[in-house]
Amino acid sequence: MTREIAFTKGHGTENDFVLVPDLDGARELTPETVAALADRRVGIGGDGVIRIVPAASAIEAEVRDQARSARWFMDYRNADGSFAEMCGNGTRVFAAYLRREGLETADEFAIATRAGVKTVRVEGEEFAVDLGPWRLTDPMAAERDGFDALVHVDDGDPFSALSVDLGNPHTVLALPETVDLAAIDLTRAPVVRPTPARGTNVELVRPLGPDHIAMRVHERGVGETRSCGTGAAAAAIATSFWAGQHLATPTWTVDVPGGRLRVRLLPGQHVELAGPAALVADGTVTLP
Ligand SMILES: N[C@@H](CCC[C@H](N)C(=O)O)C(=O)O
Repeated sequence: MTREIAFTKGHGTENDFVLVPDLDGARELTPETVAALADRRVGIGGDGVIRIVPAASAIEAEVRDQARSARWFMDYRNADGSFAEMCGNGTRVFAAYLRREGLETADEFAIATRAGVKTVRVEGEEFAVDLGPWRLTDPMAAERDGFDALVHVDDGDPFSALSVDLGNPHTVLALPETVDLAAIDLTRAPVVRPTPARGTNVELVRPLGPDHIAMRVHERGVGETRSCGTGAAAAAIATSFWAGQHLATPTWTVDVPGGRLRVRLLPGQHVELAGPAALVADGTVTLP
């Protein structure tokens, strides 16, 4: 049996997604279907798959509760078929789709995610998203040592790292100046100790100047990607924490292999992510 699935392909700073509109909330997306859609050889190809579904039709009760403030739920899956709580770049691409299709017409609107309601603002050609509250995963260790984890990358000595929760888990490490960010081998997943219960996304950061960092990322459920929005926010939070500025509200520029993102640390421990979103193709795919 074959199945036809209508899709739109989009990306945010080259973090790419297969969008699957499910406007009456009737489609089941199994992990196998997600992995086939995301496969770059037999499917459309993407770092993730995003089902666009009315919040009121979500299976998860906590998402249905968000239907009071958000019409649409971003049902985000990683390329390997696993669920993720949040995707920062995905929220902008999701917003671009809702606007293009006339499903949202205001310049500011809310979207439902597994990590709660997020507010999106149109900023000219780009989108800014309040990713909501963040927290240090182990604040006591962070305050005491500045770090709470060790990360082995590329068979080398371990680096100290800081875990940041943005609804989804992140582990951020700052590379010493002697290590070339571009030369690190991220074809294998970095090994994080202690092992995070839910797995983690790992961000490698190189400071470039005041409020300016470069980042590479190995994403949970995907592998190395060319950008990660929640990862950029975690990287800015960790870097400002190490610089002792986490109570200030600076704007950070985060350069990723796929482009440039802006991160604003907001009062109340909120963080905003801004950047581009592109919809590049529409079609129908037939999957076995
Ligand atoms: N690329 C995303 C994050 C996607 C989810 C991540 N792989 C996870 O499992 O948490 C972003 O832009 O934030």
